[in-house]
Amino acid sequence: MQLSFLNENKEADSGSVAIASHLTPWLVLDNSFLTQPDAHSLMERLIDELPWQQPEVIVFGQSHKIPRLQAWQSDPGVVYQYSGKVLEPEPWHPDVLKIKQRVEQASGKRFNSVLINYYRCGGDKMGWHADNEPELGANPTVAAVSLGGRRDIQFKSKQYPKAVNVALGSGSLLIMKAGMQRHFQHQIPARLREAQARISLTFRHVLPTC
Ligand SMILES: O=C(O)CCC(=O)C(=O)O
Ligand SMILES: [Fe+2]
Repeated sequence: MQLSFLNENKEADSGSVAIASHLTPWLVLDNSFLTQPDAHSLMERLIDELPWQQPEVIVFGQSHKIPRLQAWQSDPGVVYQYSGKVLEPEPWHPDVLKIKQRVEQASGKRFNSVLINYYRCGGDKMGWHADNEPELGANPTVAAVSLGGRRDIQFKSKQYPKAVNVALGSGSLLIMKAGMQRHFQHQIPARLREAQARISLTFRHVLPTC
């Protein structure tokens, strides 16, 4: 089946909505980056076809499985540690590669890897963090495409410690621009009344380690 996103070429800021003013220098949100049918069929395909993993992380000395599933795809030889784990790279899924090319057009940045997060239900989540691993360089751009159930991403900083929500609907593209990861942390909080599954594709550029 051909997906229509293969032929689309839209501006990054079309379909954008208001974002809290202290966040606007750091974020671009396009709510209609993918059409709803394309987002839906891509999600179904990724759920079926990706080798999902649920690695364990150590929190306060105890080992826990992460509260979501994930997959990591990259150009050959790209090594990335996330939450202290070296991620096992998979080759690009052909549809993900096409999305990457569109995200590159929209953002003007190049990406060599993607962390794909699968929140199976509202209880799946990701805690406060910044995507500031040394291998992303000093000022990384991270771009996230959302599929499926609408979930909030929250941001906070030393200067703005109260968490601010940005809603991420299916087919949206959120670009966290250079500097964001130095100033703000973000999380995907649990939403226990939200039953719908969600996938995010978070594109990154990992620098060579030596
Ligand atoms: O699920 C999201 O939209 C964001 C995920 C995230 O913060 C990450 O992968 O680092
Ligand atoms: Fe993140």
